[in-house]
Amino acid sequence: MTTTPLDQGVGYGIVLGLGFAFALGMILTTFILRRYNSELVTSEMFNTAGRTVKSGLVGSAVVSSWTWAATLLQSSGVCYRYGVSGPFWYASGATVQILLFATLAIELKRRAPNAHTFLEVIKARYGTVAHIVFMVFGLVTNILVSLMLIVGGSATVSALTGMNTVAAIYLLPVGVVAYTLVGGLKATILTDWIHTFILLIIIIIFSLTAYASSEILGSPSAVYDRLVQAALDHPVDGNAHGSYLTMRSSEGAIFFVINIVGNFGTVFLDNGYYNKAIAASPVHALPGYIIGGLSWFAIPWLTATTMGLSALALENTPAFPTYPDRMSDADVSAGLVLPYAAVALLGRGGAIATLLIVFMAVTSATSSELIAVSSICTYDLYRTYFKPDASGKRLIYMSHVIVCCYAVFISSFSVGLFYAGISMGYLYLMMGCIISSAVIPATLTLVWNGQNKWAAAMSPILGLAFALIAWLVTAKKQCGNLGVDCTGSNNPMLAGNVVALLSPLILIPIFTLIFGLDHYDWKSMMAIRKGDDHDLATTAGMDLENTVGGHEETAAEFEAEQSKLMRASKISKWTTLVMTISFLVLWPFPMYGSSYVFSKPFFTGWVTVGIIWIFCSLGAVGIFPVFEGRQTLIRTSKAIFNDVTGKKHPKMIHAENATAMENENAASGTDTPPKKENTTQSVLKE
Ligand SMILES: NC(N)=O
Repeated sequence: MTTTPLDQGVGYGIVLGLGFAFALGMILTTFILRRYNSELVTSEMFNTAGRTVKSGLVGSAVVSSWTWAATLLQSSGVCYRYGVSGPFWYASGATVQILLFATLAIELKRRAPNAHTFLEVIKARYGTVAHIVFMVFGLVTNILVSLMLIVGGSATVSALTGMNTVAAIYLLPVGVVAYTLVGGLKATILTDWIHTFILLIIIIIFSLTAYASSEILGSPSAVYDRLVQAALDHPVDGNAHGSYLTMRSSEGAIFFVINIVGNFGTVFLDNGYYNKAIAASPVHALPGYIIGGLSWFAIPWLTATTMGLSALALENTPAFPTYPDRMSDADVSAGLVLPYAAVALLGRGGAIATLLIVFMAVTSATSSELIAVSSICTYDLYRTYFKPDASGKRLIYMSHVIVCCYAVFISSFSVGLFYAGISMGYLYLMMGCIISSAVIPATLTLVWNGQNKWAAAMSPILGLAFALIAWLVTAKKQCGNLGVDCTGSNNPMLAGNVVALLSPLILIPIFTLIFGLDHYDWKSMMAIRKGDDHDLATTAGMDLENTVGGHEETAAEFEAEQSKLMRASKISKWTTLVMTISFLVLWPFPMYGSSYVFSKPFFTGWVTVGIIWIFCSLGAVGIFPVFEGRQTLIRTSKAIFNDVTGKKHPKMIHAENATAMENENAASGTDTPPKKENTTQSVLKE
């Protein structure tokens, strides 16, 4: 793009202006939550949101932290390369991990109810060596995801506004650091909701423009005709009849496998997802993750089916930024398909909308990564190895320092990658090679008492070594060199990813044969303790028992919680397995095997399902959280009114809150799903 559709000023305005607007909004929200809702930002609150978040907000938090720059940009890129199959491979190959993680989330809450991070659980079970190994894999996961966010986001901002890429790299995290520092995990969960809402609205605008109102496109039929022409002009190698309108795509299928492997790593090893499971109240973790996973599916699927196909349909029109050429491979890999399609579809408005969604995706996911890294470094590194008796105040201070240092580190690393020519697309394909050897050992830690500490600690390291060998040897054999183009191509990435994920299936039995079966009794995980926040509560003049998340659980409450989680555990295994098989096998493979090329009515139906699905997502993670939190919203609004008009002092409000929150917790259901009698009770209470 020689001239950019927007001025640099718009770029700075969105990156800095919106960042600070969110930061100010968060300062206000934190003030309101503390003054009217008894929510003090203690160390427990900063890192676990008080373990009281309900399913709608858990769902929107999952959607927003799982919606990366790549979710929008890379998915549109694979659509541009492979046609309609690309968005499906991207979406299904990254949805199932969230669904399956619901099962792991329940196991974590059941077996280690007071944990702050997954790594604490590893330490409690296996000791120091495995703890350090998983800490490194966890941090590398956070680093890879953060790099992808900043590298992909800055490329888009720069392509659309002409803003200097290095400036974009350093400025994108500024606002998010500010609001994360102010509010911790609760802040990120609340802003996640706002981000998700705006993002879904913009995706709906894009899809309705392309398939209903655009003058050049404007209907599935017009898009279909142009895709048929595109396949005649430049047929896709490895697709049935060279068509863009088929699920039979051999390169697409390779991407599918790489995508599945990498995303297992970035969910199962990203402490951010365990954070959200920990933040959820016991009854809300399973529905939260299922709502989140199912809602998220539509985001890459419909975004890419709209923008990737629009790019293919519009690239031979003068409105397309690269006209009369097709996009270069480097631009596709940098994530520029969506921005260019948006400019061709909607002009300046499309460019602004793209900046907004990319900004939303980058900041909300970055915020989740910041909290994840801060909780690992605070609890797993600092409190475990340097200051076991650290007070709540000290832990908060450390969390803040880490958030700032990590942001500077990621920005500087991203600048290095930018100059080395490593794009978001390259990182996306590579992530599984680097991290996924730890997925199976991590999962078995929570679901199998037989895995010994050597199997847990050594299989990720050896698996990583084997994956790197497989990746680089395949690249060398394929191209004779180890340049970025070759190592970033599908076959070497496929070899590295598959070896990384599956090698523990051989390594763990070998370590079990050598060192014997473990007979773990699950007790040390249960013994993990909460942080001591009495000093913070005393300083704030509040009773810790009366703050959200500060309540000390009684034995009876603990027993009740365990029985709910046991029930959720049984339900989650079957539900998530059936959904996974549906997304990975039942839906795509009959279409792949039959080499079906979409007819026009079928394509129209395909797009229509996508649009209906995104509206359901808007209902589930955009509107449902407001409905679910209506009592808190009403209570808080009344409290603000009473305070502002001088009718009631916040001290009186705090006392009333304690009773109101007890009632709300009881009414929000006590089982997953609520048992019949409890449902009746909650209805009676309401
Ligand atoms: N979160 C992903 N894989 O888009």
